[in-house]
Amino acid sequence: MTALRLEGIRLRFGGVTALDGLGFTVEPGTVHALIGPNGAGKSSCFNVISGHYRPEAGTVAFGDDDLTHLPPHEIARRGVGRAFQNIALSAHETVLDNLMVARHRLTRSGFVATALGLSRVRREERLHQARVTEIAEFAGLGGKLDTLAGALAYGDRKRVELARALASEPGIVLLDEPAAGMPSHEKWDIAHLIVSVRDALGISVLLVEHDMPMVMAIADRVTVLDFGRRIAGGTPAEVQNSPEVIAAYLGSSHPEAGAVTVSPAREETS
Ligand SMILES: Nc1ncnc2c1ncn2[C@@H]1O[C@H](COP(=O)(O)OP(=O)(O)OP(=O)(O)O)[C@@H](O)[C@H]1O
Repeated sequence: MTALRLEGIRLRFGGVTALDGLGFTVEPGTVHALIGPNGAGKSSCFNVISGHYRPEAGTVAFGDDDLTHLPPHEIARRGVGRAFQNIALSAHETVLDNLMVARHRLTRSGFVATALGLSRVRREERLHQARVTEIAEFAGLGGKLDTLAGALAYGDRKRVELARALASEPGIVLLDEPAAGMPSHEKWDIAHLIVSVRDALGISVLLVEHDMPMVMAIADRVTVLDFGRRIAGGTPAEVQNSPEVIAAYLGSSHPEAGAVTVSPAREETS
């Protein structure tokens, strides 16, 4: 099991400092939420971890691997999966095909062998399909493998996005607002799915989510950002009582402002 560590991350866009000496650790086997008001730097942080943005200072490490200057596909190869907020599936391909593409980093057969249809290639392909089918069932997509991604309801597309991140067998997944736009009952289904990613698959989860009751119910640890800095961190109960956090949210125009001060019952997640 591997920890994800960020230290001293600084990222600027012209005159805007998006991340300002940011550091935190996602302990192995935990659900870790990254929260903060609009513009706090959450997406920028995800983009730095996944290699889409390059910080001007600081380091990102996953276990012994320094990810800081690697391109996105190399970071994915080292076990950091990501599900995007704006679902980026191939609408004209089936769920199975969307998941198989994501599994590509694990396939060993080269292009020529694949084109020749060698039996080893076919055997390998069958093994990958079997595993992808298991992952799809785990994500609640059983029976939908042959459906075109574009024909799925919104909630199922969010599930495919999550399953796609799992298909590359990561050690940690970054989930960017997995419950955004979902009705309440589907939102809690996704919350339970995230908890079982941790418990059944042993994969750590780093989560950006604006839904505070959900965050407070499922997160083991919470890191709070404001103006690109870490202003608090700890258990959900600890951050809810932090004066810095309350001040940051009360000063925010975001609709969740104030929600961080309510105390939803923490679900038993183990
Ligand atoms: N590509 C970019 N170009 C210029 N400025 C950017 C860019 N991306 C982010 N920023 C700025 O960096 C700061 C952090 O933005 P970021 O999107 O990371 O915050 P966030 O916490 O994800 O916000 P939200 O909750 O609204 O998604 C903001 O001031 C934002 O305007």
